[in-house]
Amino acid sequence: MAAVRRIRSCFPLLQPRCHGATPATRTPHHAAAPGAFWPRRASPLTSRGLALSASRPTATGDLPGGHRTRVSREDEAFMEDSEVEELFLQQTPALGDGRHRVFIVHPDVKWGSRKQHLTTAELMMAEAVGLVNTLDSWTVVDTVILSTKTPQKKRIFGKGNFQALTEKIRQTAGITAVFVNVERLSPLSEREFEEAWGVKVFDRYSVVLHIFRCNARTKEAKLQISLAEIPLLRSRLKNEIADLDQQGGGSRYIGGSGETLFEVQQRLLKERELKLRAALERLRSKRHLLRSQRQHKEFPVVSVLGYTNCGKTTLIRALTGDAALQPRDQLFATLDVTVHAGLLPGRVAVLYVDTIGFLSQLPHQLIDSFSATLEDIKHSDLLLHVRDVSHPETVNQKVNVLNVLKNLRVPETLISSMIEVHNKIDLVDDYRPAEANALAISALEERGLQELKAAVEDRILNCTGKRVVDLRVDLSSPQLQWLYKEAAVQDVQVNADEGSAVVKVIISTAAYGRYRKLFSGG
Ligand SMILES: Nc1nc2c(ncn2[C@@H]2O[C@H](COP(=O)(O)OP(=O)(O)OP(=O)(O)O)[C@@H](O)[C@H]2O)c(=O)[nH]1
Ligand SMILES: [Mg+2]
Repeated sequence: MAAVRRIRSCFPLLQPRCHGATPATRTPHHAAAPGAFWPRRASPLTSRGLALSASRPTATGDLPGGHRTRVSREDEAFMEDSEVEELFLQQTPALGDGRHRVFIVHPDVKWGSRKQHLTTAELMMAEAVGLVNTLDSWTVVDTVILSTKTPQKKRIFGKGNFQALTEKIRQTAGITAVFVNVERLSPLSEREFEEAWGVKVFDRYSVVLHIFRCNARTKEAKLQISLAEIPLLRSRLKNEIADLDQQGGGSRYIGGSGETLFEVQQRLLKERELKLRAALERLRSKRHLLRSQRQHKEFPVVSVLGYTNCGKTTLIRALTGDAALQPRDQLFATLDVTVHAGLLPGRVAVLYVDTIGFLSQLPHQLIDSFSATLEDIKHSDLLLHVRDVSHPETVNQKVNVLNVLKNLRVPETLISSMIEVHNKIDLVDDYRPAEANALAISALEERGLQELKAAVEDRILNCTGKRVVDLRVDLSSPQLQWLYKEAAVQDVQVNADEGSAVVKVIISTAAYGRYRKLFSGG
């Protein structure tokens, strides 16, 4: 019984309920962590970085003709909202009561496949600090970079290093957690470290998941996070059972079920995982929003993507004037894919899709839990790749984003027509893009936006098969009215004497065909 009580206290599956992290207000991380992000190696696991998105798209915005789009949130219950909410709260991984004073250790791999080639240990540490500072109830107490020459072996640190590190951690007053800046710790290492250091131990996976957890708002985000937490729960289960085994309890059969406690918990986890996957699948099968919007209304879709905190949301707000968008100086502020309507100079209406930011070096389970929602990117007409050019790791961030897109198998035509947008130029003196085709802007100060809109329009016309034509219309016929309805009228030159006008329009090939059939007998 003691054994069962103990596992209940640590492991949530059999618990009736415990409280999850409450959404936090965050402090700016960028100032605290200059040079936050780093480049990644190109292994399939990490080079994908993170491109996560977490909810069904919703669309708001004003469109020509006074239409205001708002995509209905139709019933998506497979798991009831309340059930998802309860599971989300109940499943909170053991990150403590939400407050942490963190000691960060960065293992600096000197050689082997895990060596980081495009960055420095200091920048990688800066990103780790940035991640912790994103959580407003977490503070960094101290940091240490330790060289390690044994990356392939089970142990992350050599014996001497580990002893010195353990001494330092134990001597540092008031810490409640150690963040080992690796993608994922094995259950064994986690257990060994926690025993040696006497505090909670986190890896990148658990820290990033915690950030997501704090930012999750929608049902889909919560389901995806709950799914991504399953591997963490599995690791913890292994450690709990190892503890119990030491006391002679974990492998005993319980009740008359013929299952050990470990097996029961494993089964419950598997069942939960399947249920979460099924619920997510159901949500996703209903997610045809972008596609149907585009197909039915012919609004071109422009997906705005880039590394986390580069200014995607700020840019879309500036382009559309949608005040509902809330840019924030924090990592993963946007966890929900949203769609916002905007007008281009030629009065072409487009839908801008705000996406979750990318981050590299995250374990594949985390990416897999979320990446299906990025499928929408592939169905865009145009991609805008926003870069924070004031960031010291901007080049590596670009490499990372391109790797993500490659791994997502985004069509080559979309990649080649992608516009690279160099943002935050207000923070760089006399900024000039090194890339010939890049556009320099400041989303915050609304600089360079007209050029950007013109470039977007240009590409959209190209890729959607629209054309700009001058048409002579008879003002006594419904031609002009028809054009206003079916095309984007840019200019009208009236010839009152002749009762006609020359109208400049942007028109799709299909609409042009209909026009000719209706009015030119063609
Ligand atoms: N100085 C400056 N700051 C900017 C600019 N654009 C965005 N920011 C700031 O950068 C921070 C992040 O902006 P967001 O628009 O939330 O960035 P994001 O890419 O949507 O971030 P995530 O959703 O977290 O991936 C905010 O504090 C913005 O005010 C810019 O042009 N200049
Ligand atoms: Mg955002």
